[in-house]
This record gives sequence, C-alpha cells and structure tokens, in this order.
Amino acid sequence: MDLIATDLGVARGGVPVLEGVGFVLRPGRALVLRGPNGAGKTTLLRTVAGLQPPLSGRIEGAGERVAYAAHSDGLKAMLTVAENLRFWARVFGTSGIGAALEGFDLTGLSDRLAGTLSAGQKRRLGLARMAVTGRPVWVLDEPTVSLDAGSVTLFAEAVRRHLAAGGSALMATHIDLGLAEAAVLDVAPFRARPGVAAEDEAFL
Ligand SMILES: Nc1ncnc2c1ncn2[C@@H]1O[C@H](COP(=O)(O)OP(=O)(O)OP(=O)(O)O)[C@@H](O)[C@H]1O
Repeated sequence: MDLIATDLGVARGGVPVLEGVGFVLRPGRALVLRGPNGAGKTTLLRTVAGLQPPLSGRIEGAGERVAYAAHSDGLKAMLTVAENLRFWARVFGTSGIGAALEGFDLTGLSDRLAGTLSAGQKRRLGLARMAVTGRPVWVLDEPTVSLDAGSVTLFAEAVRRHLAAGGSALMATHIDLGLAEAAVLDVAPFRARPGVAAEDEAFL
C-alpha cells in the first residue's frame, strides 16, 4: 500500500507553514525531506504520523501503518535496553527483539539501564524501536542526530533491510545517508517566497 499525500497543508502553532505538498511513497522506497531550519519538515512528519491534523489536503495509507521516531527518544530511563524493546514489542503486538538489538549494535548493552546510555546509544535504542514495531511505514525526524559514522552506517543498513522487506521510510535529515534508492523532496516554506502566489507553489 502506498503512502499518499495530496495537496497537503500543515500548520505549527496555528501558523500555516507548508501548503500544496504532494508525494507518493511506495513500498520498498524511501523519501528524504530536505530544507533549511524552520522549513516545516518536522511539522510535515508530525502531520503524516497523525500527531496533528492537516490544515488542508489528504493523507492516505498512514494511521496505524506508521511508526514515528522524533527528536526525543521517548525511552524509559529506569528500564534496561532489552526491557525497553520488549515493552515496545508488547505495545505493538510483536515479539522478538534479537534482530533489533543486533541491527543497532545493542546486544552488549541489553542489560544496561536506558538512562545510563550515551546520547548516541540512546539514539540507537530509539531507532531499534522502529524495528520491533512491525509497522511498514517508518517516519523519522533527524534519525542520525548524535550518531557516529559507524552508527549512521548501521542505521542506513537497517533502513535498507526495512525497504527490502517491503517497508518504506519518510525522513528528514541534513546528512547524506548514502541511500542511493532514496528520493528527495525539497521542502520550502511558502512564506519565505514573497512575490510567488501560494497557489502557484509546487513543493515536489
Ligand atoms: N511549538 C511551536 N509553536 C509555534 N511555532 C512553532 C513550534 N514549533 C515550530 N514552530 C515553527 O514552525 C516552523 C516550522 O518548524 P519545523 O520544526 O517544522 O521546521 P524544520 O524544517 O523541521 O526545522 P529544523 O531543520 O530546524 O528541524 C518554524 O518557523 C518554527 O519556528
């Protein structure tokens, strides 16, 4: 099933940020949002993830199919790495955390309290959570923040495995993940372009 955004408008704090956004994300494909700070990438991702309603337009193929990872990792500090993953597996009705631990190089840290992890290790755990959700559409906001080069490679490999298994990924990132198969959507706030009528804008 495709994830389809049609003529989408999104707002933050009651202020319109983007409009006329359209894309089709097919199974097995990744789409990277690019754009300057404040362009509206996070707002667009939050809308696709269902955390806020669109101002206008339509999103199809999202809802329960989406697993969302934002800036804050949302980890439980007083649970171990393995307990965190088991918790999320239960929430999403899946089982088996071994592949997620291994895929993000967390096996050696599985008994550590999440609250004692370094920033990059926490980020790896937050991303490993995506792998236990069993959901086909990963929506990721700046997934590589705090990650070292080796961890960025692990992450790119995890995304590649997810795509190969028929999943898809929509993500905002400022760095090149080396995912040749990813398409890029340039995001520009319409307010930043005075003189151009909003209805003439195309964001694809
Ligand atoms: N809670 C908020 N209340 C009001 N305005 C907000 C809020 N959060 C963000 N904004 C504004 O909404 C606009 C879009 O922000 P958004 O976070 O979507 O941009 P972004 O493209 O993800 O930026 P970055 O690359 O810096 O993460 C910006 O002008 C920002 O200042």
